[in-house]
Amino acid sequence: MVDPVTPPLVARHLVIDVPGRADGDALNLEVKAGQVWGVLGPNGAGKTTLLHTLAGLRPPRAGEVLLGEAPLASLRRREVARRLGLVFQERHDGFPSTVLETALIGRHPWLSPWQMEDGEDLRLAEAALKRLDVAHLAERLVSTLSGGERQRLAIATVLTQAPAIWLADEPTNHLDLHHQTAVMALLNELAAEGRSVMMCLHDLNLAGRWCDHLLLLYPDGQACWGPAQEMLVPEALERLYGQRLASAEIDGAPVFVAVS
Ligand SMILES: Nc1ncnc2c1ncn2[C@@H]1O[C@H](COP(=O)(O)OP(=O)(O)OP(=O)(O)O)[C@@H](O)[C@H]1O
Repeated sequence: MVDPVTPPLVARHLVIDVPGRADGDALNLEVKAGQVWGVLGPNGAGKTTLLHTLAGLRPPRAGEVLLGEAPLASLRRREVARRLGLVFQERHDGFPSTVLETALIGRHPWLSPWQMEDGEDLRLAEAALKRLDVAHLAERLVSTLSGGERQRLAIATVLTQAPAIWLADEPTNHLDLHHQTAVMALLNELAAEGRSVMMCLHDLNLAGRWCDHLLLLYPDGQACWGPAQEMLVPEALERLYGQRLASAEIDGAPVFVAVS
């Protein structure tokens, strides 16, 4: 069921600030409840910069980001964190902490400054760890996890945060095929429940199978966006990546293979 009260994430005349690059096309789009957006583009095109700008972590060069009618810049950080979650591409260990303690950080936007997590917070964190198949690692130090286990913990932490809007920077990084599929299924399920998702992807085949909208970011700042089936045009993708592609349809979804 799509929850009609989840406000859209709106980019209005938005120009992201990629150092040394001309402005390119301003983005005018809405990521609505129930939608799953993929952001595609070659290395350095600005995908991470876009996600960080949409999350309010870096200012745009021009234009604005809104949550529904409210400019992101007018909202308090805690309010933003209750409504919007970001799965980062890069993670650095701070204090030594366990997997469960890390997942519980997702509850912080919901607690007052000196309030401790309670049983409900713990229940949410444990359910998220279980959903991401890392519950058996709950007492392990994060520093001992494999790359894929860390990635699943990062997603479990945002699941514990329970935002209506998910921004995910290459959420399938480090994941084996089974866990890639499980994570994409989870993000689709969250959208079907009324949340919205935007994720950066390098895998065209995941984009073709799991995203209903796509944003193509070109290295010169040009951009186009729309329903996935309109964006997954081989010629446009070949221009995007500077790479020849062969394509086919398998199991009802488009599949692309790079060819020399
Ligand atoms: N602080 C900075 N100073 C200078 N250049 C920067 C800075 N931050 C980002 N850039 C540059 O901005 C461009 C866009 O970076 P961004 O990380 O958004 O790209 P991306 O599309 O996510 O790339 P990738 O696919 O490699 O993850 C890159 O060329 C990057 O080197």
